[in-house]
Amino acid sequence: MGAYVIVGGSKLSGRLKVQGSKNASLPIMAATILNRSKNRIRNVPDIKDVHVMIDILKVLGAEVSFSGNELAVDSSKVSIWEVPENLMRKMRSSIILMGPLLGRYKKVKVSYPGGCEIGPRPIDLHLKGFVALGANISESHGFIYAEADKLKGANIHLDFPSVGATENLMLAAVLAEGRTTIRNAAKEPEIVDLQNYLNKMGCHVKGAGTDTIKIEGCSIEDLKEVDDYSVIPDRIAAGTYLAATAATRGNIVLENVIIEHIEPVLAKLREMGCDIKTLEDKVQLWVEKPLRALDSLRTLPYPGFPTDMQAPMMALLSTVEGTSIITETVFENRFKHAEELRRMGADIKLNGNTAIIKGVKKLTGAVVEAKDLRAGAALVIAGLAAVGKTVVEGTSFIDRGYEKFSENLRTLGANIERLN
Ligand SMILES: CC(=O)N[C@H]1[C@@H](OP(=O)(O)OP(=O)(O)OC[C@H]2O[C@@H](n3ccc(=O)[nH]c3=O)[C@H](O)[C@@H]2O)O[C@H](CO)[C@@H](O)[C@@H]1O
Ligand SMILES: C=C(OP(=O)(O)O)C(=O)O
Repeated sequence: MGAYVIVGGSKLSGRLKVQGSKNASLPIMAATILNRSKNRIRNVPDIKDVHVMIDILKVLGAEVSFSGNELAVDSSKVSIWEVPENLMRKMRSSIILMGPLLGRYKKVKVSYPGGCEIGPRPIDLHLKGFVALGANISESHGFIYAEADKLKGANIHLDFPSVGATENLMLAAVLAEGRTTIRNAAKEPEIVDLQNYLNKMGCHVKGAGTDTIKIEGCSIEDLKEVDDYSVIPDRIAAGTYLAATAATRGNIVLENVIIEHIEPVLAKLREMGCDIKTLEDKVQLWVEKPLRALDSLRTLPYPGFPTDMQAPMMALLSTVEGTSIITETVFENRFKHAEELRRMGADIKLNGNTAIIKGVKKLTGAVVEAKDLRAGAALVIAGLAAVGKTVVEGTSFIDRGYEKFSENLRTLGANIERLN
């Protein structure tokens, strides 16, 4: 198992170009199955989940090449509608292949997806939506089989604005007969990016970014090659570097950000007393005055505060004098980092979905274990701010979502090495 070894105490400072978005790239990669043609996508992050998705696309029959953040997928020879169990289990996002495979083949077989353990993460909303589109679904021995003579547009009301369910249903409905309306849809920027990609290949999707998405189904023959598309910047990676800079009381300029997408995070950092300047696609954060605790940080679907930034913020708040309160409303079990942060001297009490954090003067280095992707990032942030040496085990989780994490932090002045 790999580990990051960090000697804390250096203030992060400098400029960094933010990677492309993991959560936008993965559904867009799944969408390439639909057009039976070539797709060229830029700004794709070189991270583990993208490589897993490439492996899956290849098994399905696609020709794929990936270099310098540019991905080329030719889906003309895709002929398989079953995703192997070992690949399904490698990440949560593998479930997003159900929609396009069902759309293209009217049948699909998958197993339950794997991924980080941050709660039960059911897929009932995805499956109910497929049933509404006319699919029959059977489950046995951990496998899910869906088939339909044809998919028919439907009115779907999601019980919760699930990101994955919204994307999966968009990906199936674009090849259904007639109009589909998804209400209480997720509004995350990654959904808008998927809509833009689908429309670029000839689909008819509108409304993404609002809670009602309308899709006019079309035939696969109408879909065409996508010769150039650039994925949006990763708002969670951007937020992570901002939180790391605040935790070390440093000064950073991030390039390649969409300010609107990171506003929910910037608002909380401003409330804490961070100095923030934005200009076009750049944001600068620096810390001049002592930071303040947050009396309420509540994770919510977009445009609320993102759950994926909850762990990095907990690490930061552990270094800020006063009492902060975090409420996690999106996932049921996303506080595993709290126990590890406590090993570093953090004062955190958990009560159901609430964490009460009393800032300490200094965190101290320790051997800790990342148990999921953002928990890993949080522990690295804590290590950067701590006195002494921290070893963060479980780099494979961090590799899922952060491109060149330790290299980037070193460029910003951090003392961090990776041991494999
Ligand atoms: C690859 C990707 O984009 N991942 C993101 C996506 O995950 P993901 O798409 O899995 O997250 P969802 O929005 O679906 O999940 C949110 C909540 O809804 C529940 N739920 C979801 C589906 C379902 O059928 N039934 C159900 O009950 C989940 O258990 C969870 O409690 O959105 C999350 C919430 O912003 C982010 O943390 C993840 O980084
Ligand atoms: C939870 C996350 O991702 P996934 O849905 O891919 O597990 C995340 O990016 O923090």
